[in-house]
Amino acid sequence: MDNYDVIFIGSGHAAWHGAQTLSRAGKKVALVEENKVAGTCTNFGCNAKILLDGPAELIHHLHHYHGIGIDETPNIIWPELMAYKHKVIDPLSEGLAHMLSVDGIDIISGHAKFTDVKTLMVNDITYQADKFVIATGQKPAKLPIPGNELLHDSTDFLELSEMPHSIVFIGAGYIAMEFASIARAAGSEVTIVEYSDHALSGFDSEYSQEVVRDMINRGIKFDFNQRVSQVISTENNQYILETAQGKKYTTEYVMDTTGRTPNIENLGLDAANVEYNNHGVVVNDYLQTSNVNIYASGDVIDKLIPRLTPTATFESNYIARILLGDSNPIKYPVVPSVAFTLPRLAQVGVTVGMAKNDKQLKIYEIPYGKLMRFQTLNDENAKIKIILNKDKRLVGASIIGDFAPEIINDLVQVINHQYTSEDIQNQIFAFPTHSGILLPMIAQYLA
Ligand SMILES: Cc1cc2nc3c(=O)[nH]c(=O)nc-3n(C[C@H](O)[C@H](O)[C@H](O)COP(=O)(O)OP(=O)(O)OC[C@H]3O[C@@H](n4cnc5c(N)ncnc54)[C@H](O)[C@@H]3O)c2cc1C
Ligand SMILES: NC(=O)c1ccc[n+]([C@@H]2O[C@H](COP(=O)([O-])OP(=O)(O)OC[C@H]3O[C@@H](n4cnc5c(N)ncnc54)[C@H](O)[C@@H]3O)[C@@H](O)[C@H]2O)c1
Repeated sequence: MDNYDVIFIGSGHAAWHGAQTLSRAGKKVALVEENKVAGTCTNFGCNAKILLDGPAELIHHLHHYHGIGIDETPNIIWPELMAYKHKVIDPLSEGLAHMLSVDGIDIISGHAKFTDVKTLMVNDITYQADKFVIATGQKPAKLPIPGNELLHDSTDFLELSEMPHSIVFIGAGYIAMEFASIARAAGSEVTIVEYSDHALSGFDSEYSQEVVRDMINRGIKFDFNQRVSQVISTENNQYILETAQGKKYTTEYVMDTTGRTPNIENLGLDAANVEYNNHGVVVNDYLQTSNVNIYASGDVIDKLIPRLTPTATFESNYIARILLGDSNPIKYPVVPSVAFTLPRLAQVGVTVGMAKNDKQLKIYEIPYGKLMRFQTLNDENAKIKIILNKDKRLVGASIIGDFAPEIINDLVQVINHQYTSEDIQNQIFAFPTHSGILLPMIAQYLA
């Protein structure tokens, strides 16, 4: 039986950052991975998605210049783009595995399962460790409806060798809204069927409605308040979706984008005395489970903060510090969220919805796209809502606009360091740039 100081189950961002720190500090560390090393974000999520989104984003920018300098927009050649995706993304897993082995970390391939409170079994071999970290992430949810075996998930989409002529997305969350934008730009007829009355529920409702309007203008169809009840296949390789409300859609491809569920099945959590529920593994303020020697990190945790790559990385780094002797409970800074739709949505800190119910907080809107058309690639509808507390410090922001993902990171700093107007005015920013213009504008509202 092999013995380690720490074994991580999973090899995504929730695992490998902490594993590296621990190994470099002299600990004997292993990662167990049943799929590709590096996890969802690298292989089947963020990286592949943003690569495939690149040409769609470019075409979106070009559209702003139709009739004022640009005549035709180019077409996406999907098979070429997919070949490029494979060239760039496929080697990343092996690259990370190599980097980890250079650091002295053992990678154990196979499905890990606890057999008791201190033993893990992988491929019939048992391993023990002083501490374990469960970092098994999530997997796509499967709608419990007849015909669900015909539905595709985000991993399938990111492997599509040809773009289907038509796609129906079930759900209007992150994945549907981002992938629908890509699919439409690549020429597919896209419909989004959602059972609530709105898209992207975590974001400012006014701004997410604007994104929906923009997507409708680009030819994407939306149907809200529809619960898909079954999917059947036809003889000519088409699919028919039916909703409980009586609507029918015929399409070439169907995506189930109704959320993700934690990978907690067949992990032996009961044998290990680890408490869990439908939302994931239960942890305390030290990311420790009900078994004091077992921690959990990343998407698999039952948590309220967003399940994102940066939060998984933060938790992994935190656990490494704890295992090296730190004794402080985890303290999350504000977490930015971005929907890579076209246009983009971003938000950080207190939301507009929360601010509307708190008399101490004030919301100001700056239509910066109109004020700086020379700089925003003519994205004239770009806007920001800033939320200030009673001391006139920034506590939250929501942005709609093509450059929202970059701008939001600057605002993370303004919030975390509680910048005053003077703190911003005492700095020199490059010009003409988004932050260089927007930060001084925001400074005018601060104390
Ligand atoms: C399509 C898509 C797009 C996304 N885009 C973004 C984005 O733009 N920005 C962002 O911040 N986040 C994004 N996310 C979310 C992000 O990918 C996750 O938050 C992040 O990957 C979580 O990391 P993790 O290490 O907790 O889990 P994962 O990366 O899922 O890693 C868990 C690993 O554990 C392995 N595993 C599971 N069970 C076992 C077992 N029993 N034994 C051995 N191995 C096991 C899995 O194979 C997997 O490799 C996206 C997600 C998806 C699906
Ligand atoms: N940019 C990013 O950071 C990013 C991108 C992609 C994914 N992610 C991560 O992946 C997670 C999963 O993304 P997702 O888009 O699958 O889930 P989601 O939770 O964002 O959205 C799911 C949507 O499906 C709808 N829905 C649920 N059941 C339905 C039904 N029966 N019929 C019709 N609609 C239904 C929900 O109302 C919701 O709007 C996200 O929560 C996030 O953590 C993040």
